[in-house]
Amino acid sequence: MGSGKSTVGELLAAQLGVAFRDTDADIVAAEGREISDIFVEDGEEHFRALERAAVRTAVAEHTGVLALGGGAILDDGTRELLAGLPVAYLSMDVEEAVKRVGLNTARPLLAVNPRRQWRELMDARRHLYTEVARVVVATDDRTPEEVAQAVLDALELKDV
Ligand SMILES: Nc1ncnc2c1ncn2[C@@H]1O[C@H](COP(=O)(O)OP(=O)(O)OP(=O)(O)O)[C@@H](O)[C@H]1O
Ligand SMILES: O=C(O)C1=C[C@@H](O)[C@@H](O)[C@H](O)C1
Ligand SMILES: [Mg+2]
Repeated sequence: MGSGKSTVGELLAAQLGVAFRDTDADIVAAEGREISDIFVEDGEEHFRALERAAVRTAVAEHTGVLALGGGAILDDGTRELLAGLPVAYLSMDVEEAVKRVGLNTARPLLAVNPRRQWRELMDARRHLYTEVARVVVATDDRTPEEVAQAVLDALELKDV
């Protein structure tokens, strides 16, 4: 969460000359409200159902770079859908996470005690990220441009 999927995904798409799409943005557009409002008003389970559907639609329709929400991989069907696709997992350590998103209340799962919440989320998720990823790219101490280049290199796509 906050590792740079949206930021780096957009750069990658521009560098590759393909379209960029982000399932969080798709959900916000379709619902006409922010993700934090969906969590507060309807709960996480409802958000996950919207997310599952948004990922399915995007994977079926979209041919460029796709950024997923940080928790999308919690769904078994989504992980199956991603199997065989060139998925990059953008990793970072906890201090970097707190620097980037710790004080940002737009991420409802980190709203209270972000350092502990982030550690707990990652303990539950890390194995799922590595299971679906073709490459793991560390983002600590790298600019978004450097991360985008590292993803291109790791996936053996064309140079920037
Ligand atoms: N390599 C980087 N170095 C420093 N800051 C970064 C880097 N990548 C992204 N950021 C910043 O960190 C924040 C989170 O980035 P971004 O929204 O792209 O993450 P995300 O992985 O899409 O998050 P989410 O899981 O919530 O969708 C933004 O403020 C962004 O500008
Ligand atoms: O990691 C998560 O569970 C989330 C990450 C964001 O991308 C959003 O999808 C939402 O805030 C939940
Ligand atoms: Mg994002």
